[in-house]
Parts: sequence; C-alpha cells; structure tokens
Amino acid sequence: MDKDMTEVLKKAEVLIEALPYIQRFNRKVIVVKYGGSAMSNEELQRNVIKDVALLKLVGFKPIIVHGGGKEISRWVGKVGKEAEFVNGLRVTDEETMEIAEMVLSKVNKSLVTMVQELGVKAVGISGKDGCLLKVDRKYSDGKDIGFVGDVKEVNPDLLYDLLEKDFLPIVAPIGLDDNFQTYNINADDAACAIAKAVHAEKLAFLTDIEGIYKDINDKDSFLSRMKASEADKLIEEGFIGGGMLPKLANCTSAIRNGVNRVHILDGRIPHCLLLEIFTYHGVGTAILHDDDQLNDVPVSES
Ligand SMILES: Nc1ncnc2c1ncn2[C@@H]1O[C@H](COP(=O)(O)OP(=O)(O)O)[C@@H](O)[C@H]1O
Ligand SMILES: CC(=O)N[C@@H](CCC(=O)OP(=O)(O)O)C(=O)O
Repeated sequence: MDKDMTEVLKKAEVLIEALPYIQRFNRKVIVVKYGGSAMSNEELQRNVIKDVALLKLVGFKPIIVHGGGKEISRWVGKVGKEAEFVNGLRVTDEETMEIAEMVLSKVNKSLVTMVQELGVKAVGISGKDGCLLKVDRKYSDGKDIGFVGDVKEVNPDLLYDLLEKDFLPIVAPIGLDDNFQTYNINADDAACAIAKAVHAEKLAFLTDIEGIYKDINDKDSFLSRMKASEADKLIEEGFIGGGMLPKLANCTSAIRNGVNRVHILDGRIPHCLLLEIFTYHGVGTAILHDDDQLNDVPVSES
C-alpha cells in the first residue's frame, strides 16, 4: 500500500473510533464553560469554537456558558478603576456592572459570530433573557460585594426552545433579581446552575491548567479522575486553592444534582474537548458520582 493510502486509512480509522461516542452522546446536552485564560488569544478561541461546532454538527446539543473576566478587568482599568476580587468574585459597583455587561455582551456576540462562520446557527443570550438566571445578592463571608448574583432559580425554557430549533445557545453570566436589578454572576456558577437545570450529560470547564493536582507543586500528583466525595476531601484538607476551589465545589454540586459527568480540561490544549469526548482515556480530570462504575465503554462495545 502506498504512503498516501496508509495516511488516508489512518484518517478513516480515527473517524470510525469516534462512532461509538457519537452514538452515545447523540442528542445529549453538553454544557461547556469557556472562560479564564483559555480565552486569552484568538487562535485558542477559534479552536474551542471549532470543537463545539463539530459537537453540534455530529448531533450533540452543546450549550456554551462563557466568561470574560480578564477582558472586564482590562476595561475596568481603562476607566481608571482597580479591579477588586473577594474569594474569586469581582466586587461589582454600579459602574463595574455596566462595564461587565457591555464587555460580556461583546464577547457573547463575537462567539456567536465565530460559531456562525462555521455554518452552525447560534443565538447569544444573557441570563436576563427569558428570565434564564434569577439571582439573589451574593455575600462573600458576610461581606457585601455589590451586584454579584447568587443563582437561585434557572428557567431553562428558552434554552430548550433554542435547542429544539437546532440553535447553539451561547450564554453570558448576567442575571436579574426579583426587582429586575442586573447582577454579575461568576461564569463557573452560571454554567453549573444551567447544567443542573437541564440535567446535562456532561459539564466541561475549560481552564488554564491540565486538571486537578493533589499537590499543585508536584506534577506527579495529577488526578485524572476522582469521585465527588474524594473531591470534598481534597477541598476540606486544603489541597485546592485559588480559582480552583469554587470550580471544584461547582463540579461536586453538579454531579450531585443531575449532571452525569463533569470534567476540568486544559483549554490551552488545542481540541481538548474533542480529546476528552472522543477518546477512551480522555484528558483532564473527570469528577464522577460516588457510585459510578467507571463505565466509559462506548455503547457499541458494551
Ligand atoms: N490543586 C489544584 N489543582 C489544580 N489547580 C489548582 C489547584 N489549586 C489551585 N489551583 C489553581 O487554580 C487555577 C484555576 O482557577 P482559575 O484561574 O480561577 O481558572 P479560570 O480562570 O479558568 O476560571 C489554576 O491555574 C491553579 O493555579
Ligand atoms: C461575579 C464575578 O466574578 N463575575 C465574573 C464574570 C465573568 C467570569 O466569570 O469570567 P471568567 O470565567 O473568564 O473568569 C467577572 O466579573 O469576572
């Protein structure tokens, strides 16, 4: 067989290997939280968007929930303010709220454009639309941090309508309280709340590290999978810090409230989503139910 033909056959094998995963996740909802450093350059963004578009085109039902924290901080700086965070949450006064809503709306529409350039229909909304995200004011250790929302209710009707009509929903993390006041929501919290409400098959957090380490300074302590109770223990014992702390807490909350699998993936790796979904071993850290039998065997082989 000549070299060209061998190459072509290899490609065919890769496609065939994906078949059981395509069968398994057909028509299933996958929520992708996209933000943080994984959003930092346009090439990375285009790779992530290509992956999500591919998932859509092969019959999955992805929903993107995006952040844009770094871009918000840049614009907050431009008006002469210092970005301030308490336990990973942005202290959000009236002016910051206005900036956050403008920036997130711009990020939202640029993601919509990128998806549509790939031939997939997308609709960008925020948690305000269709009262998707209803919030209460969130306090951090009892401290008032301004217009920061704690999601208390998700109304997924609009999402279901969009999915039904074959649109890819792209959601900005902004919500309304009972008085229709606008609130800024941490994008991890928004993604988790949405994934729970729609009983997503998967929730994937794209972040700026390979996944969870037991000891962040020891590269050999990488954890490729863990059960929710093991994650609780790592948190309790102080192994998890920084922005990973609320992220992992969101993971365990999602797993315990109707989401089948949660993954923390390195958004800096090109096509990390495809690698996680279409390969047996996956990449990143998977957080599982305590009674999970690790039954990852694709349907056609089981
Ligand atoms: N045990 C741990 N394993 C992995 N990451 C950790 C751990 N403890 C702290 N972290 C930190 O959490 C960061 C990810 O959180 P964050 O920066 O908030 O992500 P994002 O901006 O993508 O939402 C990592 O870059 C890492 O520095
Ligand atoms: C309350 C709060 O902190 N909201 C976040 C919303 C954006 C976000 O979470 O963006 P990343 O996922 O890119 O960090 C913020 O203002 O930065």
